[in-house]
Amino acid sequence: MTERRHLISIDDLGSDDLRAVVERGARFAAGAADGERTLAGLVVGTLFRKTSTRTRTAFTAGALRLGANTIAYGPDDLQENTGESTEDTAAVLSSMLDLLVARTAGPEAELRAFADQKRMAVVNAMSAEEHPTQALADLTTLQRHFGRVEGIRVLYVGEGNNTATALTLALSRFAGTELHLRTPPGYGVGEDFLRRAAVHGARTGALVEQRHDMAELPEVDVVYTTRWQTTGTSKPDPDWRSVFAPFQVDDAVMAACPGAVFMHDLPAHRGEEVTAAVLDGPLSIAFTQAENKHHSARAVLEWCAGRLPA
Ligand SMILES: NC(=O)NCCC[C@H](N)C(=O)O
Repeated sequence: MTERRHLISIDDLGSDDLRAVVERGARFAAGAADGERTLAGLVVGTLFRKTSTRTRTAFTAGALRLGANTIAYGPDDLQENTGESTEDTAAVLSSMLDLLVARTAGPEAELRAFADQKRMAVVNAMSAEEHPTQALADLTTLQRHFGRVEGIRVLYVGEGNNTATALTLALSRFAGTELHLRTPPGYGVGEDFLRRAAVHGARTGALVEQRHDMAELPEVDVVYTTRWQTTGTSKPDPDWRSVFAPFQVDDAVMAACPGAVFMHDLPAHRGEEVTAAVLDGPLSIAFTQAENKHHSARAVLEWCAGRLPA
């Protein structure tokens, strides 16, 4: 039996695997692997407890295009809702499915419980801690746009959410990259992720730094932002909007970063984290980035299934 591989965190990918998944995603994007049915005969379950447009569609369409069949579970479908344990659910699903793509948007521990077996691969389609498949699509976007990931400099503006943590772990694995996090005070990327990125950076020469203001913006290739309301979270501070307001990406931020393109994990809220002029303007590659989720998802599914072509 083929051993399946789980993708719960970017750190689950070895360096060669990470590079291979990014390059395969870029090949799909270029149309160079169209028609390949590498997942023929497999069944992929998708469990989305929270809303999803891009990730759900990318993985479902990706699985179908590669020849797999899919089963979709919504937030109310599994007997976990009536009290069945995650362990029992995992034991049953893993005896029938080859892969499970799951957006719990809750603590990663639940995904790890699903992944406590080797028959069914588990893909983290966004947990509270990390959004690894977003970061892989982002790396594929950099690879497509710049022809490389190495040496790319990113200014990330906004909440240090699951998208930011995954990007932090992912970029720091590539030589000479820079990630400048500008997060509102109280909403930063946690120390644990910064420490893990620093360990990668000591080996790759990547730089990750975080500040909580918008002064002295660095020279970068990409300005990246994310929505202000992270899935499944609420902000206890009633005045949080005034804390976030200085972190809006507008024409002035883009002008302070000459030559940079604009990226966004979407969904976007024009007038909050980004102005319409930037999101819909000539420097934005946000919708190509969204399309890349489909290309990258196919590479992720292949890697998890042990079917990524050599
Ligand atoms: N690209 C996406 O997966 N977008 C949906 C989630 C965005 C954001 N990281 C969130 O947690 O709400």
